[in-house]
Amino acid sequence: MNYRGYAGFSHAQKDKVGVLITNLGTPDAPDTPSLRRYLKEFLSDPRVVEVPRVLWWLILNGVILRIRPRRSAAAYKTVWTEQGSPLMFHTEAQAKELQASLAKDYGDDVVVRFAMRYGSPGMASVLDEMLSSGVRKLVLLPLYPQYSGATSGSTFDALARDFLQRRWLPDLRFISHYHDDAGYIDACVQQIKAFWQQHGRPQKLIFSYHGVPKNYLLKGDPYHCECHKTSRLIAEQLELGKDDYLTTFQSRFGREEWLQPYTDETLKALPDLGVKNVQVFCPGFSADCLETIEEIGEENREYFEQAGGEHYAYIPALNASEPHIAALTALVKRELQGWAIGAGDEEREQRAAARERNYGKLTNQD
Ligand SMILES: C=CC1=C(C)c2cc3[nH]c(cc4nc(cc5[nH]c(cc1n2)c(C)c5CCC(=O)O)C(CCC(=O)O)=C4C)c(C)c3C=C
Ligand SMILES: [Fe+2]
Ligand SMILES: [Fe+2]
Repeated sequence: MNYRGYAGFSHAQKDKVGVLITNLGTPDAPDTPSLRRYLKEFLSDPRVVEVPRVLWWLILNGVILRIRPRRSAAAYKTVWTEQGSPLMFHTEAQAKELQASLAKDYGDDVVVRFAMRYGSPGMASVLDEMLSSGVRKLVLLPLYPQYSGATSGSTFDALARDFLQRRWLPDLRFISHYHDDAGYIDACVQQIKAFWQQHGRPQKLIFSYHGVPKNYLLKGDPYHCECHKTSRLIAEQLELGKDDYLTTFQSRFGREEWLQPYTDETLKALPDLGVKNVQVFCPGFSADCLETIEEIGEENREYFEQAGGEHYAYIPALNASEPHIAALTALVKRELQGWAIGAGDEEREQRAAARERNYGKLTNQD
């Protein structure tokens, strides 16, 4: 086995702490070939679709990848901007702001990078750049507040797969979830309150999360419970009563049952129950993307209005807002505790020079 090392390593290289934030990934362009590539990688992940491999290969290649790329490309075109995919530019901004925020305490001892689980920039190439430039301690922070095997679990898989081929592994911390973190809850609360100041309060606030097959819950995935806990904690801070909010699940895929209640069915039913004024917030999406801008902002608005709803609003995701970056900064700083950062730089430089001078000699190395 040829394990990969770091070419050009020098003892004088300064040890760094790396923070790798990740999100799901997005196509390179809103066109059919890019969507086919992206969906093929994403939907081939057994963590995402738990169907026996041979059967799934046939369905994916024989049916889904023939139909869905064109349909999804049309949807992506409606959200694409001059800066590209929203998921990409928000994640990039989050990395930049988190870097600036951590630099206040750690200077250039801590480097922040972002990668995507599927598509580019891929985790392997970003990890390579980080580790080659001296990152010896790594914090992996997938930007999924609620843990699911399909998302956070799969992100860890990608890291582990990369590490299997490496010679020199860094110390590692993995932030697998932060659904009940006080800073994250506070960022959600601030986002909602700021929206209310401009637009007023709704009759009902809907917390809509990306769904997963119900079977994942039955097999022990904590995602469903974590979503409900996030909703409850936000609602408590906003002093909402039991009837003032709902937790629903969106973005169903395929024919099997997913977590219920479904967001679209709920929005179609609410006007008949006398609820004509709703706002939707998506706590599980750390950045706006196709699923929030198009599905919640457009498609579900139509369902609600066609069913007799009168006021519908989507409250934007946390994106690179100041409270969100403050929450992520606090999360990372908590993980960094116990790691000596930037300690003994001068001494290290002197010893490093001596070590390289004395390599192989009959003398103790220090
Ligand atoms: C097929 C099964 C899918 C599972 C399970 C799933 C879980 C899941 N996804 C997110 C977050 C995002 N998903 C996004 C897009 C998206 N998701 C699926 C399918 C599953 N997701 C598809 C096929 C797509 C692509 C779009 C489409 O063709 O409809 C996105 C948006 C990406 C973007 O580029 O904007 C996000 C974010 C979570 C959090 C989750 C489970 C908890
Ligand atoms: Fe998804
Ligand atoms: Fe539950």
